[in-house]
Amino acid sequence: MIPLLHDFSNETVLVVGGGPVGARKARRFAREARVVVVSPEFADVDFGDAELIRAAPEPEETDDWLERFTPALVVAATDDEEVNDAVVAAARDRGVLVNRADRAGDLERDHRDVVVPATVREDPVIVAISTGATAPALSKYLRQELEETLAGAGEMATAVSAVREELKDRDVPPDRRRKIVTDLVNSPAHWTTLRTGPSNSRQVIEDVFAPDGSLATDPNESNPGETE
Ligand SMILES: C[C@@]1(CC(=O)O)c2cc3[nH]c(cc4nc(cc5[nH]c(cc(n2)[C@H]1CCC(=O)O)[C@@](C)(CC(=O)O)[C@@H]5CCC(=O)O)C(CC(=O)O)=C4CCC(=O)O)c(CCC(=O)O)c3CC(=O)O
Ligand SMILES: NC(=O)C1=CN([C@@H]2O[C@H](COP(=O)(O)OP(=O)(O)OC[C@H]3O[C@@H](n4cnc5c(N)ncnc54)[C@H](O)[C@@H]3O)[C@@H](O)[C@H]2O)C=CC1
Repeated sequence: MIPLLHDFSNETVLVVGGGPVGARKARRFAREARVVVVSPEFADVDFGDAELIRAAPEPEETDDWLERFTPALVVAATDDEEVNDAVVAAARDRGVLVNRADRAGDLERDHRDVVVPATVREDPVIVAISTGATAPALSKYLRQELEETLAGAGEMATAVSAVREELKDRDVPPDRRRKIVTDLVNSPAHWTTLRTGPSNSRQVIEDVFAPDGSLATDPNESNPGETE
C-alpha cells in the first residue's frame, strides 16, 4: 500500500455506524469535509461537526444512501458485518473511496479500499503512520512517540517556505538556495528557537536575513546580490 494525501474540502464523507469508531472517523473527516453519520443509535461521544441521521439501513438499502449524499468517501463502521459488506460493495460499484473499520490484515483490497492511518499534525506538516492494516495499536503508540519528535516542525515548515520565497525573489541561484534551506533545517539552534514558543518562525526568518538585507547564515559567502 502506498500513502497519499487527499483534500476533502467541499466533499461529503458518509459514515455508516455511530459507535465510538464511527465517531472517531467522523471527527477526523469533519475537520475539512461535510460529514454525515447514519446510525440507529449514537454513542455518547464527540462527533465533531457531523450531521447525525437516525436510521438503520438494511444491506440492500445502503446504495440509496450513497445515491442520496454522493460522498467522496464512505466509512463502514457498523457492528453488522453484512451491512459493512454492502457498504463496501455499493462504494465499489459507484467508484467511491471506502474505509472498512471492522477488517484488518491481508484482505483482497481494491485501490479504493483505504486504510485510515494514525496521524500527527504539526500544520502544515502531516505524518501518517500505518502498519499496513495489521496492528493499529502500534500505529497509535508510534503516533504518541512521534508527537514529541515533531514538535516545532510546523513552524520550521513555515520558516523554510518564507525563506525560499524570499531567496527566489532575490534571484539567489538554486544551488545556494538549496544550501541555505538545508542548513536551516539542519540547525539545532533554529529547532530550539522553534520549539520554545509559538510563531517563532518569524525569529528564524530574521536570523537568516540580517537587518541590512544580506544573508546572515553563511558569513564566509558574500552577499549573492553583489556577486551577480
Ligand atoms: C485496518 C484498520 C482499518 C481502519 O479503520 O482504517 C483498523 C482496523 C481495526 N482496528 C481494530 C482495533 C483497534 N484500533 C485502534 C486504533 C486505531 N485504529 C486505526 C486504524 C485502523 N484500524 C486501520 C489500520 C491502521 C494501520 O495500518 O495501522 C487508527 C490508527 C486510526 C483511526 O481509526 O482513526 C486508530 C489509532 C488512532 C490514534 O490514536 O492515533 C485500537 C487502539 C485503541 O483503541 O486504543 C484498537 C484496539 C487494539 C486492537 O484490537 O488492535 C480492530 C479490531 C476490532 C475488534 O476486534 O473488535 C480492527 C479490525 C480488525 O482487526 O479486523
Ligand atoms: N478500525 C478501528 O479502529 C476499530 C474497529 N473496530 C470495529 O469497528 C466496528 C465498530 O466499532 P464500535 O464503534 O466500537 O462498535 P459499536 O458496536 O459500539 O457501534 C456500532 C454502531 O453501528 C450501528 N449500527 C448497527 N447497525 C447499523 C445499520 N444497519 N446502519 C447504520 N448503523 C448501524 C449501531 O447502532 C452502533 O451505533 C466493530 O465491528 C469493530 O469490530 C473496533 C475498534 C477499533
